[in-house]
Amino acid sequence: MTEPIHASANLSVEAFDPGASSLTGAVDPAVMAELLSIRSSIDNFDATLVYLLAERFKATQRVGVLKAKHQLPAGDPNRELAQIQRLRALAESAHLDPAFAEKFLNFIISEVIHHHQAISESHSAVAATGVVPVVSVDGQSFVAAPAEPTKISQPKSDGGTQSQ
Ligand SMILES: C=C(O[C@@H]1C=C(C(=O)O)C=C[C@H]1O)C(=O)O
Repeated sequence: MTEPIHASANLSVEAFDPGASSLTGAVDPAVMAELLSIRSSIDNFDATLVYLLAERFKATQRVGVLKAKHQLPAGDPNRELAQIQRLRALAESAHLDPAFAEKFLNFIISEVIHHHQAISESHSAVAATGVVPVVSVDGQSFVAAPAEPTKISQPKSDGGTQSQ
């Protein structure tokens, strides 16, 4: 495959077909069986990556709220440089291409900085308009007001409210 595949919709996790392949029928069955066996490990790694990334973004969202509250800049270049140098060294010792590790971290950091800018903008909008936006951290909703982030009630599916 030379071009990335773009899926047009999310399927449920249960609908995932671990045997999906463009090679079906075109490869020796024993080779196919070995391929599928290795792929089942790849699928486990990919699932773990998603969970790890989700946890990382939860942490960086909290940093974003803290920065907005104290009017700190979204990016921190010295921190990023230190992270990249560390990750490159880790990659080297793990026999992973350091250039790839750097590209991957920069990709994530640039997304985080966009999130922080968005949090900061909605935070400033409170001061300008008095309309209080809500930010989501750890799956919980917080009022992004200039004061301490305050947990708020969320509507329950039965129409009532629950305090988080
Ligand atoms: C999360 C932060 O904000 C930004 C994003 C970073 C990251 O994703 O690790 C690191 C530095 C900042 O540019 C932070 O300052 O810690």
